Amino acid sequence: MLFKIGKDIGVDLGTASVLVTVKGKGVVLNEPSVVAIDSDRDKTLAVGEEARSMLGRTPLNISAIRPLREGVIADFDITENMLRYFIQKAAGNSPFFKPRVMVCVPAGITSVEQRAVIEAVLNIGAKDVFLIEEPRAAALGADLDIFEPFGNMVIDIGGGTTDVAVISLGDIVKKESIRVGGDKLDEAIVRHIRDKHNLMIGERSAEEVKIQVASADPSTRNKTMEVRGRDIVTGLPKTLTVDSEMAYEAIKEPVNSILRSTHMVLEKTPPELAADIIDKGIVMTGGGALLHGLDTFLTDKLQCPVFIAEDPISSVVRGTGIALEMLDNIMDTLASSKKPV
Ligand SMILES: Nc1ncnc2c1ncn2[C@@H]1O[C@H](COP(=O)(O)OP(=O)(O)OP(=O)(O)O)[C@@H](O)[C@H]1O
Repeated sequence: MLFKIGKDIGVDLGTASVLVTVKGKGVVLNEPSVVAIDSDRDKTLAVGEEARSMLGRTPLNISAIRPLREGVIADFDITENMLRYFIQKAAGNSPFFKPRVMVCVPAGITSVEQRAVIEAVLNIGAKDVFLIEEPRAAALGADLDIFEPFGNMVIDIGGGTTDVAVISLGDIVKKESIRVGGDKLDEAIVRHIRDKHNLMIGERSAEEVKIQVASADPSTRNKTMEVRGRDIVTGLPKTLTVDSEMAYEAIKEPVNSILRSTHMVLEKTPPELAADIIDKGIVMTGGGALLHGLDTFLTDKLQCPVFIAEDPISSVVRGTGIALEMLDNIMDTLASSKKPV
C-alpha cells in the first residue's frame, strides 16, 4: 500500500487515541483507538469515533476492540488495519511515493514491542519507520527547550502508560515508565463501585466519573453524578449517586503509583539537573494530566511546582511534528527500521 505524499508523517499511536501529523500541514487526524469487528464475517465494520460509540453496546457477533493496551500493541492485525485506515485517511494514497513515518512509543517499551510497531508500519507501506519516546516528544510539544544543558522534567500520563523523564541536551537522562494511566483509573472506579456498592458499571461510565467528579485532591472538589449499571445481587438495572470523595477512594492507589514513579526519577536525578527542575517546575502532558487536582496534589507531595502543559492531549503529537522537522539531524538517536532494535 503506497501513499500520495512523500512527506514525513508522525503518529501518536496511543492506547486511547491516535493522532496523525503531516510535515508542513500539522495535525490532520485525532480519533479514538477503537475498531469494530464482525466476528461472523471476519470483517472490520468501523474504525475510530464510529467504533467507539459501539463500545459495550455491541450484539454478540460484533466486538468493539481497543487493539492497544498499556501503551503497546495487544492485537497486531487489528492495530495494523487501524493504522492503515488512519494513515490513508490522513494522507491519501498513490502508487508513487512512500513516506517516512515517525511513531511515538512509551519510554519503557521492550525491543519485541518496538519491532511490532516498526513491522506494522512497514507493512502499511512506509519507506522507513522511526520511533521516538513519548516523554521526548511530549517535552518538545510542551515547548521545553530540551537541547540546552538544562534539566527539564516531564510527566506524560496517557490512557495506558505514564512516562516520567528528565531530559537535557536533547536526550533522556533518567526515566520511569509504568503501565498505569487513565485506563487504570477507570478500572479502579469500576472495581470500587462493584465491590462497595454491588453495582457493575461500564468503562465509559467510569471514565465519565473520573472526568466529571473525581479529584486527586478531594478537598478541592465537591461534585456528584448519577451512574447507571446492573445490580450484581438482583441482576436488575440500578442508579447510584457517586461523589468526589467516593471517586477519590477509588482512584487513590493508581494516583499514588504516578506519585511514586515521579519521586523515583527525582531521587535518581543528578543534583544540578534537580536544581534546574525545582527552579522551573515539572510539566505534565497527556490526557491524564487533566485529572482534577493532580497538579496541586503532586506540587504538594513533591515540594516542586507541577504545571499542566497548554493543550496536554496534543503535546505528544505536536512534539512529533517538531521532531519530524529535524528528523535528518536526530535520526541517529532514534530506534528505527534502518538499524536492528
Ligand atoms: N479531564 C480529564 N480528566 C481526567 N482524565 C482525562 C481527562 N481528559 C482525558 N482524560 C484521560 O486521558 C486519557 C487519554 O490520554 P491520551 O490521549 O494522552 O492517551 P494516549 O496517548 O492514547 O495513551 P498512551 O500514551 O498511554 O498510549 C484517557 O484515559 C482519558 O480518560
